[in-house]
Amino acid sequence: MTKPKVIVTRRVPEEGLQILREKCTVHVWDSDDIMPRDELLKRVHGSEGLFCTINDVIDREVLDAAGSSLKVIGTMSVGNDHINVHECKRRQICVATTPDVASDSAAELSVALLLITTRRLAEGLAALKSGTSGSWKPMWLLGNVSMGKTLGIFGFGRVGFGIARRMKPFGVHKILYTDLIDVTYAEGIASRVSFDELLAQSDIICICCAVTAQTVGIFNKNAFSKMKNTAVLINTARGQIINQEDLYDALQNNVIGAAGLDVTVPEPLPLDHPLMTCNRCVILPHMGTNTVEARMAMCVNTAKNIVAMLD
Ligand SMILES: O=CC(=O)O
Repeated sequence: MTKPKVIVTRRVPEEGLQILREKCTVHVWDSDDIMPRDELLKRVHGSEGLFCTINDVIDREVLDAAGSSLKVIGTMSVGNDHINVHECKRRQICVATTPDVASDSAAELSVALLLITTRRLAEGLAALKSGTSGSWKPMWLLGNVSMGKTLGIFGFGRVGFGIARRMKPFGVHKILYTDLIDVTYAEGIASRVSFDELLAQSDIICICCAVTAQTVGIFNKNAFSKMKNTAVLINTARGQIINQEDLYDALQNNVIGAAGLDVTVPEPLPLDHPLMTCNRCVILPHMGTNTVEARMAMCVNTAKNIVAMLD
C-alpha cells in the first residue's frame, strides 16, 4: 500500500518527522524561512496531510491546489487564525492545533514581558549598551512594582490562567478577567468583570484571547480612553487585537502608561514603524512559545495528530 503524502512547510525537530516517516511519505521544506507561496501551491498537490506553521496562510487557494486528497492539516501552533477553518470543515478536512503543550511557555513569556515593561528593563539595557546609562541616579527609569496592583486578563484560557497563577506570588492585590463565560478554574484566583470594568480598574492588562471577529481591534482609542493613564498593556496573543495607530497615539499622549507587545501587524514590525520609536513600548519578535520544551512537544503532537487522523 502506498504511504500517504505529507508536506511539512518548515524545518522542524527530527523527532516529529520520525513519527510521520513511519506511516507517511514526507516532503520537508528544509529551511528556517517560510516556504514560498508558489512552492506551497505546487507541492501540496495530491497530499493527504499538511504540517504547517502560523506563517503559512492556508486559504481556499491552497486547499484547491491540494485537491480532494487532503484529509488533515496539523498546525504546529496554538492559534489557527492562519487557516480557513470554515472552508476546511466544509471540505471535511480535519484541522489540529497544539494548545496544551505551549501554555506554560506562553504564560511565562507573558510574565517576563510584563516585568520588562513595568520595570523599564528594555530602556535600561539599551542605555547600558549605547553607553548612555551613566552612574546610578535616584530618579532615572523608575518603573512600577506589581505588589498591590490590579491585574486584568482579557481572555481567561490556558495562558490567562497561567499568568494569573504566576503573578499571584508577586503580591498583586486583585486579578480580574473578561471572557465570554464564567470559567470555573478562575474560582479563588480571579473575578469576572465586564470589559469596561477591566479597562477602568486594571493597572496591568494582559491580552490572551483568540483573534476573532469580536476581538479584532477591540483595544482601540475608545478602550484606551477608559484605561488608567498609568496602565500597562501586554499583548502576547495576536497583533490584530490592538489598533496600533491608536496605541501609538495613546502612548504619545500619555493616555496609557506603557505597552509590551510580543505580537504585531505585520511581523516583524518594520524598523521605521512609529511604535518602534516609542520608549514606553517594548516589542519582541513573537517569542511566546520559543522554548525547547514547547517546540519539541508542539512538533511531536502535530505529527501524532496527522498520523492519528490519517489512520
Ligand atoms: O503564536 C503562536 C501560536 O499560535 O502557537
